[in-house]
Amino acid sequence: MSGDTPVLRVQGLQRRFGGLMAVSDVDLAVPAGRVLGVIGPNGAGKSTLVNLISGHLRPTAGAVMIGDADLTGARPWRIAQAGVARTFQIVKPFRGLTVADNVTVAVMFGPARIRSRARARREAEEVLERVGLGGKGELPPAELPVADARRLELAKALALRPRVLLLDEVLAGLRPAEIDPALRLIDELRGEGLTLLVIEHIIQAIAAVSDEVLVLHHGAVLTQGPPDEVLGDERVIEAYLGHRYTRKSGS
Ligand SMILES: Nc1ncnc2c1ncn2[C@@H]1O[C@H](COP(=O)(O)OP(=O)(O)OP(=O)(O)O)[C@@H](O)[C@H]1O
Repeated sequence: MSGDTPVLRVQGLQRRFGGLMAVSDVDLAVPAGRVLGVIGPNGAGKSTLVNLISGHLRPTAGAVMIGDADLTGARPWRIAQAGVARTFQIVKPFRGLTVADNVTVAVMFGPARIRSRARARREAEEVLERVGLGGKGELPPAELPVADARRLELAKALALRPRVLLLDEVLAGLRPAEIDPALRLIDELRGEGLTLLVIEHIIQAIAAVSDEVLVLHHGAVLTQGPPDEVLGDERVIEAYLGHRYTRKSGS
């Protein structure tokens, strides 16, 4: 991905939990309108990496840059103000609000600061339609099945009108037929110039949407490069895939 100025840049990023190095000396750079897929076995440090970028965890060492701004160790709201939005693996809607109100609040109090409730509501409805939750705005989030709860997470993140979007397993729980529209949406967002970091266990999905794939293993970068190259790498197969990945067989 070299050649373009990165919108998201991480240098020497490290996070220790007691004696455990959860993220160790990670470097990455994602230019505008590109998708970096992040894969790795359970416990490899993927969510910790996202938490460090979004400010939900402070790094032990290293730097997080958004454009020209050094946001290392900044609070989550400041990082959101800089245009970074994220989803959480464990969904966190406001339980007392409807689905549409959850997204409206994000529009009104996010960096866009749209103060007109009516306008914010319209924008929320557009976002809900976009993620496949059209017509479900009046439901309480607790009534949503898992896949829809993840769509709501994505809607709340998009409502912040981010320039960097961090997706932590948004495809988990989707049925096979629901995965393609979700991938198309990621591709659309990419086409609109959004910079994305996508954590995903579904290898076909990662291969389909990513410009580059980064493999984390025991907190460190095992390898990084174009999807076909990375997914065919013997070390990745051994550490993570357990078998040879081929697009054709979909294995
Ligand atoms: N707050 C914490 N305190 C202590 N250890 C933690 C904390 N958060 C994560 N860890 C540990 O750090 C390591 C990396 O965890 P992380 O959740 O980032 O992995 P992951 O790659 O996202 O895994 P998964 O695919 O299962 O979500 C794990 O060993 C985990 O137990």
